[in-house]
Amino acid sequence: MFHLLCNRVSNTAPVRPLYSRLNKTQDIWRQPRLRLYTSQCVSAGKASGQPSNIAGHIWGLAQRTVRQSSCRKIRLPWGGGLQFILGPLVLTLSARLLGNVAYCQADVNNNILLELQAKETEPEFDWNILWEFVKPQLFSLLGAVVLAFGAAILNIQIPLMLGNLVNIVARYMREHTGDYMREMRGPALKLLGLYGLQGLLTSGYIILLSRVGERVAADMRKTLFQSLLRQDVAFFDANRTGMLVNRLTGDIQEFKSSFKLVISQGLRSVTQTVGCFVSLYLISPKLTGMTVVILPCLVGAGALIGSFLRRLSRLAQEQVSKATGVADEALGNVRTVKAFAMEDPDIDIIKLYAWEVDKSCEMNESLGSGIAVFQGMSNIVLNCIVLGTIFAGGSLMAGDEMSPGELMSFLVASQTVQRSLASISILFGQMVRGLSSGARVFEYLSSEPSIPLSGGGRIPAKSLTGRVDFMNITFSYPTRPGQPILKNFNLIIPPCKTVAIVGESGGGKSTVASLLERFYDPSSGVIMLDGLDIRTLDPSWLRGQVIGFISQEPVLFCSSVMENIRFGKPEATDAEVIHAAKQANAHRFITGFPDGYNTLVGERGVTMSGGQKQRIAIARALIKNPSILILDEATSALDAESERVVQEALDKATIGRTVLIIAHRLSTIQRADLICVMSNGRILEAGTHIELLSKGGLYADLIRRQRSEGQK
Ligand SMILES: Nc1ncnc2c1ncn2[C@@H]1O[C@H](COP(=O)(O)OP(=O)(O)OP(=O)(O)O)[C@@H](O)[C@H]1O
Repeated sequence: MFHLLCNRVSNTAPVRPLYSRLNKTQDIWRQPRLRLYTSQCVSAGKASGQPSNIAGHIWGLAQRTVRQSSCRKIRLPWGGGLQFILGPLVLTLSARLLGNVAYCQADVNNNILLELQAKETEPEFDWNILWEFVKPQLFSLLGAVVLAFGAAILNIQIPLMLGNLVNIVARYMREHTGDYMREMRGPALKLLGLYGLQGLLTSGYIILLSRVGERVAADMRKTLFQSLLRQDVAFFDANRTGMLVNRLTGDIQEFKSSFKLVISQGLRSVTQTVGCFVSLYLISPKLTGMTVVILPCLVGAGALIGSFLRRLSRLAQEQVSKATGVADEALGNVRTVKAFAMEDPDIDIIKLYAWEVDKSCEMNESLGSGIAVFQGMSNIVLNCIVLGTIFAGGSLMAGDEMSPGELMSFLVASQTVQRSLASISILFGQMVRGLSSGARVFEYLSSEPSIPLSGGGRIPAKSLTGRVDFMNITFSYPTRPGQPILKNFNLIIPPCKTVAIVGESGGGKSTVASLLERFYDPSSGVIMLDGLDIRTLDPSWLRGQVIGFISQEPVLFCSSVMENIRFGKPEATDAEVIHAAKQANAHRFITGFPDGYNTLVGERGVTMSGGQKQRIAIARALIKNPSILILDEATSALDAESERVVQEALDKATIGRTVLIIAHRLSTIQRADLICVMSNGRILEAGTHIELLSKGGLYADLIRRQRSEGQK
């Protein structure tokens, strides 16, 4: 959704960057939300010599809009001055011409809000995938369907049997002959039996269906989780974690509820509607004729209001999720919140949360009022129908065309039809929502990573020496295809040698490491490992056994120290874990904890110091005895003492391995066999520390700068 807020207030502060953003069409469409002040455009237009009329700017934007988005709804503007309406009108018309949507609205201050809504391409629901999940539960599902069908058939019998009882009572009251109790006992017991059987069938199908629903949902969750973890890194660059987690939770929950409801209620409602209509017709074709005209109109009106209320309810739910999102972000990053003293009620995040909560409260209040009015009206209408049926049925009874029992049966059956039709209309909406939730879940089940985890790639028979060749690599991140990060990058790392990459921030150093780990594939060029193109090797084997990676901020999982180290080699014995911890200088501090290796590290390792976390991460990398070790700024987040202990561990760890070090602090890489200075995706200088210093180039300059910063 994109917002353009055209404001009369002249505010020229961030004019230039805004105008250039406006001109970068590509960027605009990647913005999740864009607010643009017309006055700023105009001033910016003047400042940069561009045409300065508002409509001209909006027209230009409109043209780009309609080319690049597809929209669904159009609402014409209201309020606002003519000149401000002109722009939205142009936009709206052009959007209409090209089948796009623009939403324009002016507020009391004459701000005009243009909302361009890009059509989200909804994934298609794949019935084959559903079938795969349902297949193992087929017997339970068929059982549930049969029981639900049986319960519905019995439900059709009930009005007829009730009518029969009423007829007995009416006859007895009229004639006062025969044994009332004896006459009533048989049909009453039959009805009781029917109620009992119907209750049993209902419990049976609900038990079976909830079992099917829960098992299908659990299988879906497990498969989706596996499938998400299988995706490549580029997938996670493009998709927000919160949204993915929502597919695992909210979407599967919604699908499960719809699945259960549509099968149980849907089957029951359709059977009951058809069956009861037949009963109604058999009881009184005349009264049925009247019902056939009135009922669908009422149900149609009810469905319309119902769909409006459901829309309100969806919007209110979305609003609650927005508020939850704000809270989630703040609570998830509580340390940053505390560090910036953001607990103050006047701070933006608290105000934002309060604003979102107030908005959701308002929406829920409107929804509550809507539901209350709807239910009140429904009660009146339904009671009027009963009254009308008694009125019309009474006149038929007076003409001896209907017995009191038949009227009773008719009333009960017509109420059943009303309830069933109403539930079908609700179920239809539920089914649509369930299908779209299911489609969102299935979308990722069937999406294949462009770099598969394993399979296809080979695992060399002989052990590797660890020689790495980057040959003429050009690379752009998939989320920014137009921005090459590495350009004809060449680097040879001989076996068991240490190569360090240094240089300006954003120069592409970590990108080199990501390519070696095969998190991404280069756009062109080849990375060779012992003379083999890494694209031909099994990626899981490459990451799991060949390359060890230690980053600046190691992530530990919320389990014991032992399990965290074993994460590097799941089949490792306790002795191997302890050996790796000793190599990483971690054994002493781990055994110092009261619970030793069973100490829990807390969420993301919060109960460990930076240096301790780093040494556990080193042990985790060493336990798999990798031929290649990548150290991405491994000591830069540590204080001097921790750095000394960790560096000692690293010095031991690097012996006999090929090592790629990415470093900011040049003091840590002076003993490297080769130091490469990188800038803007290219290596500009390479040599040993001594060679580069004597050359007096970029490296010498960096060293000089770091020394003078250190002295300050
Ligand atoms: N996942 C990503 N998607 C898109 N662009 C990215 C991604 N990761 C990094 N970049 C961009 O690639 C460029 C190089 O980033 P990289 O992390 O390789 O630099 P670096 O030299 O390691 O920087 P630093 O020293 O600050 O860590 C930067 O412009 C960065 O914005």
